[in-house]
Amino acid sequence: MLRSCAARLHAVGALRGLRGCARPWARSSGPAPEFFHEDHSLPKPSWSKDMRLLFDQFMKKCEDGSWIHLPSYNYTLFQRSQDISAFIHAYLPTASKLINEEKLLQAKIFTRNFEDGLGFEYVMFYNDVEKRVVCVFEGGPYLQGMPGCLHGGAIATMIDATVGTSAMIAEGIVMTANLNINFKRPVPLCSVVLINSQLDKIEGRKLFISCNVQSVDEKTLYTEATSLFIKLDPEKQV
Ligand SMILES: CCCCCCCCCCCCCC(=O)SCCNC(=O)CCNC(=O)[C@H](O)C(C)(C)COP(=O)(O)OP(=O)(O)OC[C@H]1O[C@@H](n2cnc3c(N)ncnc32)[C@H](O)[C@@H]1OP(=O)(O)O
Repeated sequence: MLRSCAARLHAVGALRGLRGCARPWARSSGPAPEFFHEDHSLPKPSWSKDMRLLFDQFMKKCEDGSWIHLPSYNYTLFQRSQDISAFIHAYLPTASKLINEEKLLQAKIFTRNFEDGLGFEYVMFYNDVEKRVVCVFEGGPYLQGMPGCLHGGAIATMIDATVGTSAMIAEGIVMTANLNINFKRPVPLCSVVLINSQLDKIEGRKLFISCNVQSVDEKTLYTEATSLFIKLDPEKQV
């Protein structure tokens, strides 16, 4: 029980960017802003039967604490300009010179801004013992590439989001340095797939995470990927 609570806090803390760093950006005082609103990883009427079925199966696995359902919001980490500004100055000082801070207040997570059922529908689960994140993903009709198929960029995006979540849970503030993808079979548009990621090793600031995309019956391997994430070092001028 203790382990499952610790793992939950660990996972949610990492997703909020609060773990594994000294939070040098959090200089402002006053009450914490309400930046987490609707959890988009909960069932919606637009979800397909397959998506709902897999959600229920994973929620069942969460009952003994071995898996954790990861909430997901459409906002960026901060909704207060001085917090965003302090974060960027601490971690991305070079980029900060080119960023329009006013526009940043409108920033939203790329994968969470289509109308329900048209774009990225997904939910992620985390297993702390196995260091795995599984994403149940259904790419809607607005993500078409070749006729009837999911766009490769949409697949890459969801792979990045899944391995990125795994990296954030492990080490906090990270960025993708390398993402290598082999597209082996086309993913049918509007089908549900499983994105399985595995944290393979951590070497200093480097996290190596592999990933595959499979059909729900696990008979078709659509995609394989390897990735490298780097934990950001506020002492370095990136
Ligand atoms: C609730 C809200 C939460 C929402 C969250 C939802 C989660 C969604 C998650 C979404 C996720 C989306 C995520 C996104 O979209 S991240 C966006 C895409 N990524 C970027 O823009 C990153 C751009 N690159 C950089 O900024 C820098 O290069 C970084 C920061 C990555 C490293 O620069 P830094 O100056 O810090 O490091 P270093 O140069 O000292 O290198 C350190 C070590 O690493 C090795 N190395 C470096 N690069 C590579 C490479 N390409 N291949 C192989 N190795 C490489 C290097 O040799 C060295 O090794 P060693 O000599 O020590 O052995």
